[in-house]
Amino acid sequence: MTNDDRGDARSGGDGEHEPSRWRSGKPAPGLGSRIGGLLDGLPESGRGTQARAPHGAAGSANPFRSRDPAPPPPAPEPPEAGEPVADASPAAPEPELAPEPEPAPEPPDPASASAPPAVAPPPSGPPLRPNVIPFRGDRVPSAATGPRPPAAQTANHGQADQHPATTEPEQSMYAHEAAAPPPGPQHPGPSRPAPRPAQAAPAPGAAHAQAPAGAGGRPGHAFDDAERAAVYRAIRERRDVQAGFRPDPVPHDVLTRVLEAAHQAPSAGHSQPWDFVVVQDPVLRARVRDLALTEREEQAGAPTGADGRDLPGPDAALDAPINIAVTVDPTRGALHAPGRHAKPMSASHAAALAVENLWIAARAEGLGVGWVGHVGEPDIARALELPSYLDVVAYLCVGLVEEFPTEPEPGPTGRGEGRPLSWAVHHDRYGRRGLPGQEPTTLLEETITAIGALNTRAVEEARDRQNRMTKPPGSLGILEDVSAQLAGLAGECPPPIPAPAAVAVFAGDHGVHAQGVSPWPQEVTAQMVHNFLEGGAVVNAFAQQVGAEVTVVDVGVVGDLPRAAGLLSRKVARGTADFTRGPAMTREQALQALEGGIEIARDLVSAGNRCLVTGDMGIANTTPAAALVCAFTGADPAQATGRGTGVDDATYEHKVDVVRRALAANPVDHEDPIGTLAALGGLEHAALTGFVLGAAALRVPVLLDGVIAGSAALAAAAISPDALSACFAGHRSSEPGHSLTLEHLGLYPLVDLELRLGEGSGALLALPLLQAAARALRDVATFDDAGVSTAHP
Ligand SMILES: Cc1cc2ncn([C@H]3O[C@H](COP(=O)(O)O)[C@@H](O)[C@H]3O)c2cc1C
Ligand SMILES: O=C(O)c1cccnc1
Repeated sequence: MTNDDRGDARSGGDGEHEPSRWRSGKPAPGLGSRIGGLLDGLPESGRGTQARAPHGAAGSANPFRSRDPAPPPPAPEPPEAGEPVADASPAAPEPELAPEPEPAPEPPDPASASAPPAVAPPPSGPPLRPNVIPFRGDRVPSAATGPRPPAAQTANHGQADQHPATTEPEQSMYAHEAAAPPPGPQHPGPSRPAPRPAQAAPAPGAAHAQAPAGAGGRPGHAFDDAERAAVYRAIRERRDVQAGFRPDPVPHDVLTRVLEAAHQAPSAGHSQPWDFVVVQDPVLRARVRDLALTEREEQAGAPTGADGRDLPGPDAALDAPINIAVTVDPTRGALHAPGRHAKPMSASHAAALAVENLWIAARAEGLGVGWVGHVGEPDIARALELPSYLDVVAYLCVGLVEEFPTEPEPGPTGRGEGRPLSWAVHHDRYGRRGLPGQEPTTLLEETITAIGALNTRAVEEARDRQNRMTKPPGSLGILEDVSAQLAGLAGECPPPIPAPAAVAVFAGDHGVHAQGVSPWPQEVTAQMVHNFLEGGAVVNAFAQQVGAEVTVVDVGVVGDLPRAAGLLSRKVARGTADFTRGPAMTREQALQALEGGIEIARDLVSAGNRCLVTGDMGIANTTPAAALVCAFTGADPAQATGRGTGVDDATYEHKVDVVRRALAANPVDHEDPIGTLAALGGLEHAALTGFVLGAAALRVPVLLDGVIAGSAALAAAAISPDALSACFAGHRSSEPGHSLTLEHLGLYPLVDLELRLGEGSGALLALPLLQAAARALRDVATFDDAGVSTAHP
C-alpha cells in the first residue's frame, strides 16, 4: 500500500467523477413506485436511511469513507438513539425472541438435577410473540376471532391468561364464545372416537383429555392456563442434549410413558409405521459411537471448510444409559392407506413426528434426548442388524442429565440463534412475510427498512478507547477506522470479533458472453462450480487458510448442476439475456435474485456466522460489472472497463464498445437502481446486492471482494445508502472499474496485491485484518490498566 494510494482513498471520493445522482440520498429511486409502495406508510424512523443524509463527500453519514483530517459531521443516530437496530439483528432479540418475563415459581422438577426456569404465561403486551394461540381448538377463525392488530391481540392474551374468568367479553379472545357457543359438539361426539385408554402408564393429566369441554373454567376445547403453559414449556425447552448424561437407569414407567407419547403420533391411515428399538447393550452402542467418530474425522477434511470439531461429541451413545432407534417400515399399513402411493415419504414423516412426541414427552419427564444426526441411517441399521425392510429415521441417546442447555441447540458454527418466526411465516403467497396480524412485507422491503446508520456512541467509544490503548494514537492507521466502524455497526464497543466467517460464491452466466467479451467458454462457470465443491479452487484454499466456510449459490448458471453439499440452488434463470440488445434481466428476475441474496445472508448469519464474504463466478461477468460501474458512478466505459480474465488489446477495445452499446441500449434511469441492476447487471451481481443489503440489515460486516462485488455494492448503496455501514473493501482489484467504485463509495481497500480473480479471493485475504482490528480494540490494554506512561504533552 503506497502513500499515494492512501491519498487517493482519503480524498473520499468525488475526484473527477461527477457526483452521482445515486448519492443524492433521496428515497431509493423507483422502489416505492415500482415494487409496490416500498416506503409507503412507514414511520420516519422505520425508513432506514432513505430520509437521511447520504454518504460521501456531500455529507457522509459514515466517518470512515474519508480520511480527511477535518472531522465529518456526526452521523445521525439510528431510530433508538445510541442503540443498535435491535430488531434487525438475530443477535438482538426479535419480537418473538424478547426476553422472557420473570418465570413464575413452580415446584422443582424431581427428575431434573437443575430445575430449568418455569414457563411464563404469555406476555400481556406487544410485541406479538409466537407460541400464542390466537384461535383455539380446530375451528377456523371467524370474523370475530380473526387476526387483530398486534397490540389488541396481545393485550387480550395477557388478560385472558391472567384473569380468564373476569375478562371483559369484548377484550377476551374468548369473547365470541361467551356470546355464542361455537358450533359443533362440545364433547367428543359419537363421530369422534374417544381417546384410547392408555395401554400402560397413563401420562399425567391424561384424564383431562377426556374431560368435558369447559374443564378448567374455560368454554370450548382449550386447556386451562397451567396446562397450556406446560405444553408450550415442554416444546420450548426441548433440547438436543449431547453431553452430561447421568448413568442412572431410566425408570420403566417413565420410559413407557415417553414411548407411549411417541406411539400416539399421527400417521397416514393410522399405519403407525414406526418401531422403537431400545438399545442398552454396550456393544451395540459402541458400534454407533464408532460410526460417529469416523464421521467426525471425515468431516474434518471437508473441502467446503466444515469442521468435524463442530459435530456433537460422539460419546453420547455410550454415556446415555439408553439409546432408541426410531425405525420406519414404509410398507406397513393398508395397501391403499391414504397418501401411501402419492406421498411415499409419508411413513418417514410420521416416524419423525413420533420422534418429536418422544422428545417433548422426555423433556417433560426430565429426560435428555440427543439425536445422533450426522451418522448415515443405513450404517446405523447395519450396526443394529435390523431387518432389511426397516429404515432408521432417528437414533436418540436418552437419559437423565446434569442439566438442560438454556439455549436451543447451536447451529453448525456453534453460534446460531436460529431464524425468528417472522422470517418463516408467509401470507397467501410465499414471500409475503409477517406475523399474524401484521401487514405482510417483502423480504426486500423488510431488509431496507431495517438498515440503519452506524451507532455514533459506539464509534465515539471506540475512538476514545483507541486513544487510551497502549500504543501511540493513530498508530494502527486504517485498522483504527475499521475497528471503529465495526463498533458502530455492532452498536457496542468493543465489537464482537467478526468470526466465524462464511464466503458465498454466487454463480451465474451472461448472455453478453455471445459478444466475445471473454476468452473463456461459458461452460467454465459450471465447471468451476464443480471445482469449488471439490475444494480445488483458489477460494477454497484461501478460505481454508483463514478459517472461512464456502457456500456456492447457483443463481443463474446455464447448465444443470447436481445436488451437492455446499451448493445451494437458487437458479432464477439459465443466464441473462445479451444486454446489448435490451435488458439483461426482467425486473422480476432481478428482484428474485436480490431476495435470494438477502436470504443467503440471513441463513448464514442465523447459522452463527458473524462475517459475510462476497464471492462470484461467472464467465464474462466483468462486462456487466463495468456497465454497472458506469451507470452508478457516471464513468465512461473506457475508464471502467478492464481486461477481466486477460483479454488481448483487440478484444479489450471490443469489450469497451460492448459496454458502450449496452448503456445505449438500456438508458439509465437514475430514479431506479433496481431497474438499472436488472438492465445492466448479472444474476450474481443482483444476488450480491441482496447479500450486501441483507448483511447491513443484520448489522453484520460484509467483506467485499473485487469489481463484481464492488458493482453490487454500488447498487446496494443506491438502494439504501446506509448499507455501506456494513461494507469493508477486502482489496483493490486490478480492474480499473474497481478503483472507481472504491473511490465513489469512499471505501478503503485492506489489501492491494494486484489480484484480478474474483471468487472471493481478495476479500478472504483481508479477513484476518478485519478480525485483528476488532481484537485489538477488545484485547489491548489501556495506559491506565497497564500502568504505562503516556507521552509528554
Ligand atoms: C478458470 C477461471 C476461474 C475463475 N475464477 C474466477 N474467475 C473470474 O473470471 C471471470 C470474469 O472474467 P471475464 O469477464 O474476463 O470472463 C469470472 O468468472 C470471475 O469470477 C475465473 C475465471 C476463470 C477462467
Ligand atoms: O475483480 C474481480 O472481481 C475480477 C477481476 C477479474 C476477473 N474476475 C473478477
